[in-house]
Amino acid sequence: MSRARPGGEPGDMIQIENLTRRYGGFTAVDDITFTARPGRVTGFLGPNGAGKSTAMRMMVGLTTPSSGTALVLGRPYRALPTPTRHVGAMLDATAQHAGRTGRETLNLAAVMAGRGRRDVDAALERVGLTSREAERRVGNYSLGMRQRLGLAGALIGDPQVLVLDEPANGLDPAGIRWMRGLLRDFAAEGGTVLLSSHLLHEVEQIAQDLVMIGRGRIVAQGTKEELLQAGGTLVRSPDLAGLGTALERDGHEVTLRAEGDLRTTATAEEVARLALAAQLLVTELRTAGGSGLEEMFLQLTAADARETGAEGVAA
Ligand SMILES: Nc1ncnc2c1ncn2[C@@H]1O[C@H](COP(=O)(O)OP(=O)(O)OP(=O)(O)O)[C@@H](O)[C@H]1O
Repeated sequence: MSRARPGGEPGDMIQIENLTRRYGGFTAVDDITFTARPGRVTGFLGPNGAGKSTAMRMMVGLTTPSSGTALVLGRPYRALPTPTRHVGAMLDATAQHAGRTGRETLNLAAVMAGRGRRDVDAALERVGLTSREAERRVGNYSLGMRQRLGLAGALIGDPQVLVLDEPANGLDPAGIRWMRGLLRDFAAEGGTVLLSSHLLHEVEQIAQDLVMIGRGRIVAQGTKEELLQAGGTLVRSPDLAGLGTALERDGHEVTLRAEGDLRTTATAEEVARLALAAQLLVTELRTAGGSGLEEMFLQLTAADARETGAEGVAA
C-alpha cells in the first residue's frame, strides 16, 4: 500500500472547535475544543455517558452537530473525497452485520475505499485474523474478534487518521498489548490516532496526549506528562496541618486526603525545603504520577460519574 502522509501540515489532524450536540433539553456534548495531532496517539477519556461516542460520531459525519465544527484533515468528514481512504473509523464493533463473514465485511469496506482483494488479505493479517476465521460469520465472532475486524475495516483504506471508540473493549491482555503496538506504530509513521476509553490505565499506556471529558465538557487536556505533573506531590507527615499551612502560605494548593496524607501542587523539592524551614518532619514524599492522574480523573469527573471513587477527598 502506498501512503502519502503530509504529516505536520495543518490539515493533517482532527480539529474540534466549540462542538456541541443537544438532544432536546439535554446537552450530550457541550462546547468542546481540542486538536489531535499527527504522529501522536490522543486518548479521549471519560466515564460512561460522558459524550465520547457522540463527539466521535460527529467527527465522522454520523451525527450532525448542534453547533461548532469537527474537521478532519481540514474538512468536515463528509466533504473528504473517499473519506475512508483518509479516515479509518471504528465506532461500534458490535454493530457489524452478523450474517456476513469477516471477509465479506472487509470486501465491502475495501470497495468503499477503492481497495482490492490483496488489501483485504493484508488487513486481515495486520489484525491477526486467520483466513479460516475470516470465513466465519461475524455473528459467531467473539467481541475481541469483532474489534479486530473493526480495526481491519478502519485500516483498509490506508488512512492517515484513525478514530476509534473503545477499541480495547473485549480484547484480552495479549490483544490489548498487540493493539497498543499497532496504534503506536501507526502514529510513529505520522498518522493521527484518536481513541476513546473510560479506563485511564488503558489510555495512559498508549496515548501521548489526553483529553478528559465529563458530562459533555472537557475537564482537562494536555500532554500526558503535563497532566501527570498536574497530579502533584504526595506528602506524609505527623503534622500535616502545619505542613499544609506552610505550603498554602507559599502559594501552593493543598488537598488533605482520606489516605492520611496530603496532595499539593508543589514539587517534592519545594515541599522538602519548606518542611526544613518550618522544622517539620516529613515521613514520605513522592510524585503522585499515575495515581495522581487517576485521582484527578475521578475528581474531575466525579459529578458526572454514576459512582464516584473519589469519596473522602477533603479540600
Ligand atoms: N440519539 C440520542 N438521543 C438522546 N440521547 C442521546 C443520544 N445519543 C447519546 N445520547 C446521550 O448522550 C450522552 C452521552 O452519550 P455517549 O454515548 O456519547 O457517551 P460515552 O461517553 O460514549 O459513554 P460510554 O463510555 O458509556 O460509551 C448519554 O447521556 C446518552 O444517553
